[in-house]
Amino acid sequence: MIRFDAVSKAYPDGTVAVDELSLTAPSGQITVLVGPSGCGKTTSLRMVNRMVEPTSGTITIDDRDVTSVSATDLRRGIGYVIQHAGLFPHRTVVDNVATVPLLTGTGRRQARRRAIELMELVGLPASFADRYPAQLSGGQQQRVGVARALAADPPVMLMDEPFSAVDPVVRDQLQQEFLRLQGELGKTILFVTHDIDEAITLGDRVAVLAVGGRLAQVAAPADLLATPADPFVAEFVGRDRGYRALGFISAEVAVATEPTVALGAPVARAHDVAVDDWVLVVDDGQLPQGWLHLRAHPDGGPGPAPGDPVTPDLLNLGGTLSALGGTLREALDAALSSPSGRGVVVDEDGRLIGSVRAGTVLEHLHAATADPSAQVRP
Ligand SMILES: Nc1ncnc2c1ncn2[C@@H]1O[C@H](COP(=O)(O)OP(=O)(O)OP(=O)(O)O)[C@@H](O)[C@H]1O
Repeated sequence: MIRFDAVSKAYPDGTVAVDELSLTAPSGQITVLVGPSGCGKTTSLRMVNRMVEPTSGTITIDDRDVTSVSATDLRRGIGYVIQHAGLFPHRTVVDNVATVPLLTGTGRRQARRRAIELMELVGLPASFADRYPAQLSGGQQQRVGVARALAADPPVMLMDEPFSAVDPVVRDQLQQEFLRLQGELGKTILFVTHDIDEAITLGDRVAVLAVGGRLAQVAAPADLLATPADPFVAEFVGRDRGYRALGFISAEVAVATEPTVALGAPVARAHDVAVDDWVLVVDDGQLPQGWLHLRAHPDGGPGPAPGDPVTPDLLNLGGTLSALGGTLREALDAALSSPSGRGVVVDEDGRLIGSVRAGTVLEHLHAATADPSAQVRP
């Protein structure tokens, strides 16, 4: 557990970057520090590994004051990941990952073997080992940065905007893989971001800081969305917080049976089962392929003749898929993005279970919000 006890930092020019911060980051969890630019997030993080010394207050890791050990020893037990990964440009990927083990006397062969295992753990092929950082994409460099921070197997990780420099799609991937990794490793993580969506996706707990280094609120993401402590937090979490809170409510919505036709079947068969002229098309394995409309071609022309087979070019792109046991937000999004208005619900292998309409989700919502036990992690 990392604990800040009335920690303040005033820089020599008088700037108060952090003001009487008291906060705990529980062991094995991700605690996110989020807030607008200049609110003291990075300063707070760097006081943990003593890259910045507090003006007053104490920081402990597992009840040990960070100032009671030398900065070098302290940092051996703390992984540190920063934006743009901060890799050594003239060292290969594998040497970057093995930096700390090599410094602490691990033999070269063993350090290299472990580094390659870590690369695989963060989703990098071993064939990248002898490349240089400049030969990797931004997202791949970030993975190297995470692997490097994990190399000394530190119980604590400090992460400062590690995914900010990559595009939104890669960022989403990195976030999901990071959550999977944390599910396996259970590190104590303090994570800095200015992006409230990232904070809500990743945090077990989210601490919102206001400019001047004041802690405005610390809460679980669902509580932050549901009950912001003051107008600043409400404004910061954003306008659609009510909608985003649906991402924390499990969708135990009744799933309706959805009639289907198989790819290759005659269109006439679709006429027998269509609801509002729409039929869901699946492949042999019951994986949804798209929606067939009986009276209109996706290009705008007339619908298919009954004797034609159902072919991929006749299909409208499906909406998002909702996984069984997922959240109300996913279920509602599936319904709203589906051309038929019926959101497709699938099992963990992506096979069709049935469908759900937006109206059903909203009816369910009232009951679910009245029952706090329905709240889940995304
Ligand atoms: N070395 C320094 N000397 C003087 N002021 C500093 C120094 N480092 C940071 N500051 C100031 O302290 C405040 C907090 O800075 P910090 O970098 O911790 O904020 P941040 O929340 O991480 O910001 P950002 O999201 O923009 O990175 C800012 O007003 C900043 O200008």
